[in-house]
Amino acid sequence: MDKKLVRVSAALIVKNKSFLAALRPVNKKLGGFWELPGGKVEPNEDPKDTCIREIREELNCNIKVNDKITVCTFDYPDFILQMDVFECELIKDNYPSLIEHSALQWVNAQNIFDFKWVPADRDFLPLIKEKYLL
Ligand SMILES: Nc1nc2c([nH]c(=O)n2[C@@H]2O[C@H](COP(=O)(O)OP(=O)(O)OP(=O)(O)O)[C@@H](O)[C@H]2O)c(=O)[nH]1
Repeated sequence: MDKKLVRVSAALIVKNKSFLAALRPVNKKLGGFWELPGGKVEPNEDPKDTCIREIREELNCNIKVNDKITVCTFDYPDFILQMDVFECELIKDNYPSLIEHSALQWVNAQNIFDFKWVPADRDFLPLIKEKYLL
């Protein structure tokens, strides 16, 4: 049987040559791995709106969504991920809160490869480092 295609939108929230990473809780799939905040695109939803909605739900803050950085496709054992990654910025006076994740961390060029990233994200981190952190 064909694997299910799961469409996800992820937010690269950039500030001062760093971006925000979130730690998946241990009780979830890929628990203990770091990811970009975001989540599944709902039927008929614009992927940019998914980012805005998910960041409100997960971090209780408002973002502006800018350009799409990349589309990441990854073959997980139980599904195929297709994830749009958008460059985003925090709207003035918005600060991320820890709601659904176990930790949040600003990532920079020095520490980016110290994190245990979810497998799909490892493919595009060098691009992000080059374009946003240097
Ligand atoms: N948000 C996010 N999800 C990612 C990234 N990389 C990656 O492989 N994923 C995968 O894409 C899916 C995102 O959907 P989700 O955030 O609604 O998933 P979840 O497991 O937290 O929620 P669920 O319990 O409702 O399935 C997860 O399977 C997650 O592992 C990433 O950088 N950000």
